[in-house]
Amino acid sequence: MDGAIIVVSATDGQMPQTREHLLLAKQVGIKKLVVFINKADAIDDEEMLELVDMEMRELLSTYGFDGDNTPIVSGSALCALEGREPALGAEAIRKLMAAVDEWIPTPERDLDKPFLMPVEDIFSIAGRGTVVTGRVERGKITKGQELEVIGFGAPFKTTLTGIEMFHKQLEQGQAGDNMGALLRGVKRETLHRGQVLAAPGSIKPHKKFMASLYILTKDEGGRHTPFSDNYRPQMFVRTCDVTAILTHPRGPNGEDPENMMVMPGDNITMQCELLAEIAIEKGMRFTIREGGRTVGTGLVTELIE
Ligand SMILES: Nc1nc2c(ncn2[C@@H]2O[C@H](COP(=O)(O)OP(=O)(O)OP(=O)(O)O)[C@@H](O)[C@H]2O)c(=O)[nH]1
Repeated sequence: MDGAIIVVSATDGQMPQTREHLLLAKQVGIKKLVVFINKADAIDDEEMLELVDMEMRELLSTYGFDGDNTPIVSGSALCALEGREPALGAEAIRKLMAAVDEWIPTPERDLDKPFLMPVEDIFSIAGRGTVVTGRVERGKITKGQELEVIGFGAPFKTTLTGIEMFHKQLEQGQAGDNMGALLRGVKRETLHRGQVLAAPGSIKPHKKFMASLYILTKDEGGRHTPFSDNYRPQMFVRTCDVTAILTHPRGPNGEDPENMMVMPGDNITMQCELLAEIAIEKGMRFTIREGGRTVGTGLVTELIE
């Protein structure tokens, strides 16, 4: 992700998920954010806006963003949607987008690295074959080139027979593009959201690795209670969602670690074992979630299997 807009309500101000999102934004490498204070139509006291503005600047700084200079735009999404009160509605949204253009730098694309695209969605198109859609993470690809499909089962090769973007047929796709990739002779059933299409041999599937984790606090929207060894949350990485089993590293003779409890707010290194193999690299960042809430963020530090 290259940048983000964080939305807070003028009536409520920051919420636990505001902290959670700032933390996640930092964690996925976002450097600059723009703030939108929504529902400005629902308050009568201008001071409310100033208060939310001030609190947001403070919170941004707490999470390592530039709280003093981050653009904060207030307005009303509802007014914009319903075409009323243009100063709060449509004009505020234009101001917001202008702030995004100005403040968030145009991302540098990784064009020189081997091609990789996470699979978001899969379609069967009668008479043409199977198309997968996704956003190219890095590299370039030309129609006719060979690709490897990695994750959820044994990797296999196929040929890219077509590229489509915004209903146009193209010869080449590159990092940052959202594209549909037509794959030769691949059955829909063998494809799965969370797999990646990659230049053959450039990335391998893994299911066991060491990770450095940060466990969110209750105030960041995380767990209220500790968890113990063998904890099984869902791991989210790229477009993939897979169950992970988190265990503590054992001693040199396989002995149990002393303290099995992991508290909200802890930074800790644990072993992660996934129920399915997926494309993983050292240095990759991911999140872990449980019952619809983010409970932690992690970084792959070492591949094991
Ligand atoms: N008055 C007012 N209400 C708004 C505005 N924007 C959204 N709402 C209302 O706020 C409610 C929540 O909107 P959602 O689009 O569900 O927002 P959300 O961020 O998904 O909400 P959460 O589930 O709380 O995260 C709805 O009833 C909207 O109509 C606004 O600009 N002004």
